Amino acid sequence: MQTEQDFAMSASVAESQSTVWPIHIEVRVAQNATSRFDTIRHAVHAYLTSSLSHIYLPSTIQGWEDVPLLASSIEKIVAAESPCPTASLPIEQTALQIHVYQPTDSDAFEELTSGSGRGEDEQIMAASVCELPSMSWEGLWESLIYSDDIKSKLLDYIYATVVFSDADVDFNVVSWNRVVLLHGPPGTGKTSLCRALAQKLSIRLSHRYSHARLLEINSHSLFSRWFSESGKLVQKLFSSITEMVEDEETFVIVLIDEVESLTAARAGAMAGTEPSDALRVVNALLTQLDKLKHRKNCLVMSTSNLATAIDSAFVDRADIVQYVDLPPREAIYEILRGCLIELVKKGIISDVEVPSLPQAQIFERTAQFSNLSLDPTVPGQSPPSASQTERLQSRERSKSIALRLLKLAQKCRDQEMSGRSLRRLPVLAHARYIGTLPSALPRVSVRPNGPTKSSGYEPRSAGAAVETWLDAMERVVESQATERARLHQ
Ligand SMILES: Nc1ncnc2c1ncn2[C@@H]1O[C@H](COP(=O)(O)OP(=O)(O)OP(=O)(O)O)[C@@H](O)[C@H]1O
Repeated sequence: MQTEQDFAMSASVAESQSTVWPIHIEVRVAQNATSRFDTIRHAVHAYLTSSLSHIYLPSTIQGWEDVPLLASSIEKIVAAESPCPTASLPIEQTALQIHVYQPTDSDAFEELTSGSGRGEDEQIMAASVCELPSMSWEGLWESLIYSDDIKSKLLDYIYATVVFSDADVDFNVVSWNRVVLLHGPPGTGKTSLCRALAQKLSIRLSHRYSHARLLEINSHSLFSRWFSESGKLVQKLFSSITEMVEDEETFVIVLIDEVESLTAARAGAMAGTEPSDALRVVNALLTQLDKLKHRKNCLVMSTSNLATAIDSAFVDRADIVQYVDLPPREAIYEILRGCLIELVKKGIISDVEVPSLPQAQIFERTAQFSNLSLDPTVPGQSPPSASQTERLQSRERSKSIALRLLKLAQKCRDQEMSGRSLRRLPVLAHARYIGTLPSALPRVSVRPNGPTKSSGYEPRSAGAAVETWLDAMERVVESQATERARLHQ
């Protein structure tokens, strides 16, 4: 007999089978491509709907290289995250939203200067501006790993504001400020997340905004050495931003890093302990933010290591105040795995399969029960073939790599390492324990027309074994723990 639970489950399966899910497909066009974006979009749609039975989420789509138009124009096709609860979807249950973009090259940064008000010649570098999407921020979004769903939370917030703006919701009744504040310990990826989100938005909103720009404010430079001028500097900077936002075809993301340095002072000033210049800066900033909130094509993102020091009037303006924590063990595993894959790709570590996190977790769960023997000979049965033995050995090796990497991740977690500290471990491990091995000495590669000019390390034809790398990483983490303990003595 079917229980109520069975009915509920079959109803939800039936529902999920009939639902059509929006899937974002991001198509990166090559720098030298000449085809129109519309033509590429149609060709990608035709390819996906005719060649794929399912789409895996998220995934990099392969196989389009055989279609001449796509091969000549495209560098990468990615099926991005989706609200869909399953990891794969039949193609007929997808509503493909194809975003075609061509990133600008990495040097497309420009400086925004602001006069100090003390003569024509004194210009202060108040912000840097970057055209989006930019090659510099490619892959950044995917490389950032958090335990709670911070990334989709931020994307969903932007989509909600777009929906409300489109519906012309009365701002006097329902209002929002287009300000986001990310706070948390140093090196947890706050600035990177802002840049990655800016890049994502420039791709996802490209059908509405033909241009996008990321403007990074240099908070410290806004304090003029001329007493009382800082408030004016903020105003001047924001009038440049307003000019930029005037162009309704451009989406502008303003990033204020270390926002506490701009907004910390008001409470102190009120208490009579801070110079009034700081008070002017906070007031100028708040006034300018209030003006910007009416612009549909603007988003202000701010970061801080010291949220308690931020003026409460600023915090109150933030629609989202998000704490960004140190990475948990699972996120650390993914970060270290990403580092290892990169080193394998570049030939520093010899080719090896690095298990994904779910695979590693399965190995971990089964480790205590499994008695996988490398010699599975059962009396009375013929011995395993060479290929069976090879498969078993390779599985054993993957398991051992996964378990060691998980253990390493736990050690890093125990030491409360930030993402920044984690990303530098491989270079320290190499410098201390691998680079010194005789086989890792720099060498000059010889090509048919003589030695190349290269003076640095060349990727070794057979990189270090992954086990050597794991040894080195474990030793580095150990030595970091000792150093930290000394620091806190
Ligand atoms: N959760 C994470 N996942 C992946 N990489 C991370 C993570 N956190 C930090 N990183 C890496 O650490 C480095 C530093 O990140 P970032 O400068 O964005 O941190 P931050 O929080 O802004 O630091 P600070 O507060 O000191 O300015 C970057 O290379 C980033 O990729």
